[in-house]
Order: sequence, then C-alpha cells, then structure tokens
Amino acid sequence: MTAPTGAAISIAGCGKTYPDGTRALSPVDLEVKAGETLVLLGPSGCGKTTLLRLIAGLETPDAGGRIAFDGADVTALPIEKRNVGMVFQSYALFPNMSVIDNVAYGLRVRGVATQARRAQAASVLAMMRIEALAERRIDQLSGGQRQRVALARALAVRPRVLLLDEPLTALDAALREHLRSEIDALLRRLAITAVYVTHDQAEALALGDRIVVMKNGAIAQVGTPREVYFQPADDYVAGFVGITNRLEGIVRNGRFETAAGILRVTAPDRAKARLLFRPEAVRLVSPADATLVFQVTQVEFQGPRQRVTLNAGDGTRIIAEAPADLPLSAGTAIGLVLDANRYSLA
Ligand SMILES: Nc1ncnc2c1ncn2[C@@H]1O[C@H](COP(=O)(O)OP(=O)(O)OP(=O)(O)O)[C@@H](O)[C@H]1O
Repeated sequence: MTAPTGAAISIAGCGKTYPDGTRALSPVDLEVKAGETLVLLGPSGCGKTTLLRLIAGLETPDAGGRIAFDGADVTALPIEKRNVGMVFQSYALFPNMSVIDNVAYGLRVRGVATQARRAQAASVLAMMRIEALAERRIDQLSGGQRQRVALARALAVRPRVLLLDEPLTALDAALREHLRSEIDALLRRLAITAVYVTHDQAEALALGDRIVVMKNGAIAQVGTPREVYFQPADDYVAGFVGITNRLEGIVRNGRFETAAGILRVTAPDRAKARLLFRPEAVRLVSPADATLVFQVTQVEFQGPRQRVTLNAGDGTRIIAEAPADLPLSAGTAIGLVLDANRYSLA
C-alpha cells in the first residue's frame, strides 16, 4: 500500500509533441493537491492549454508520461472515463436547449433518470443563483449568464476534478472581476480540486492556492501567489507577474549607485548589481529629501492610488505607486526613496 500523498492529480514526466512536430510541452512533473485551485499562468502559446488537455484526457502525453488521479493511473483513460468537469472560454453549450437541459446533459449521458437529473441540475442552478433562468434557451442569455450555466453544467456531474480554460476571457472587465470572485467563493465552498488556465496575472493571484508560471512549454516557477509575487524565481516570472522595476548599478558602502542617482540599500559591496523592486515598494518625496530624483512623465489615476511613470535624465524609466492625494503631474520633479526590505539585488 502506498501512503496517501494528498495529491489528487499527479503528473509525472508529461510532455507533448503534436503530430506536426510542434513541441508544445517539455516533460513536466506536477502535483495538484486535493481541494486546491492550481492556476496555470503564462503568455499565449506557452503550453497551458496543452497541459490542461492532458489532465482532461483530451490529449495523450508523449511516451513515458504518466497521469494519476488519487493514485490511480489514468494515462490511458479517455476524458469520459476520468470524471472531470470542463469549462471553456467559448461556453460550448447547446444553443437551442434550455438552461436546465444543458446542465442536466452530462447526467443524461451517464444514464441518470429524468426526474433525478432534473432535481440535481436544479440544485446546481440554485447554488449558482441562476434558478430563475432554468427554462430559458442559451441564445437568450448574456455572456456572464452563459458562463454561469457552463460552470453549473461542469459541476452537475460532481466531477472529481474541475478544469477551467480561460473561462472569463470573453467577458467584459467588470463582469470578469465579479464572476472571478464568485468562482473563487464557489471553489472554496465546494473544496473541489481545480486546475484553472489563464494568461491574466490578476486572475491568477486572486484565484490560485498555487500558481504554475509557464514559459515556452516548461514550468518557470510553482508557488503560492505571494511566493511568485514577492520571490519570483527569475526575471521572467518577475516581469510576468506584476510590474518590476530594474536599475543597473553598483553597491558601495550601503548605497546602490546608478547613473541616475543613489539609493540606500542593505547589501554587501558588489561591482555589478541589478536592483529589482515593485511599484509599491517606493515612497515619492520632495526632491530635497532624496538622492535619486526623477521627472514625472505620466500619471494614471486609479481611484485609491495613482500609478506614476518616472524618467531620470539618462532615460531610466520607473513605475511607482503613490497615494491618490499626492499632487503630481507631468513635468514635476520628484524624489524616490526605497522601502527597507522591499527590493532585491541580483
Ligand atoms: N493540435 C495542435 N497541433 C499542433 N500544434 C499545436 C496544437 N495545439 C497547440 N499547438 C501549439 O502548441 C503550443 C502550445 O499551445 P497551447 O494551446 O498549449 O498554449 P497556451 O499557453 O494555452 O496558449 P493560448 O493561451 O494561446 O491558448 C503552441 O505553439 C501551439 O501553436
């Protein structure tokens, strides 16, 4: 008997080369824990969907790859034998069928009797708070309603794994955020094991228990949202998850010296250094109180905060965040102070 690992899905040495020779995924090892939401994050073409489709059973991995659900090998099982629920960007609903028939569809395929499947579908609709839409046709629904129906349909079969491929991408910004927090609450309440594909870092940070940052068909980092944000494994991750400012210079006597000026740092001397920090890791002060002075080139008011683009005389560009009430406008000279412990030196 093997000891339980707590891994609902384990992926070992799974790569994918498509028949036309495209190597979409290098062999990866990954575990998804029971009940967690794992987000696959990365730019277009990095292999997120391919990895999701391997988990779903819509693709088979290259020779040697193995996928297990709760310790049982499913590598050779097609999607209909894996008990996964899937939600796509494009809804993939039946447009002429009613909402409740769409939601009950998977149960029908599994041979559940009419009464029972309608009752089960109705309870999922109630859970998603769309019971009032039960008899509507799909083509009479808004995008947000359709995506709720798609989610309800995926959940109706009580899948052991829920797989979501960019489910919010087709929706407008406000609805996307609203549905994102609904999905977050739902996944937590159901404690379902979920794998969620997105290229949107805000979505990944908000929804993921852990995030897998992908690059060119490989894994660049796996970590909690806080880990990938505050301790990015490399420049690629730092640049993809949030904004990272970079300054080149040297460290001498507790000072980082760059062409544009000087910042205080706690670090040993080094002849070649790169200072990395987030926009929120700085304070903007009067030029008289700083040893690094920039010119404001752009101010973007964001409600509670403002995002400020700064330029030094030598062309160095920095993005900083500042409280909304700090008077700033293009052309203002402003000093920059770095918060202690909120930067890294490479
Ligand atoms: N059926 C296929 N045949 C050949 N190449 C494919 C196939 N499906 C995907 N690819 C290629 O494999 C690579 C990874 O694609 P994949 O869809 O996994 O990326 P992705 O990160 O999900 O991107 P996107 O966000 O654009 O969907 C890409 O280069 C893509 O063109």
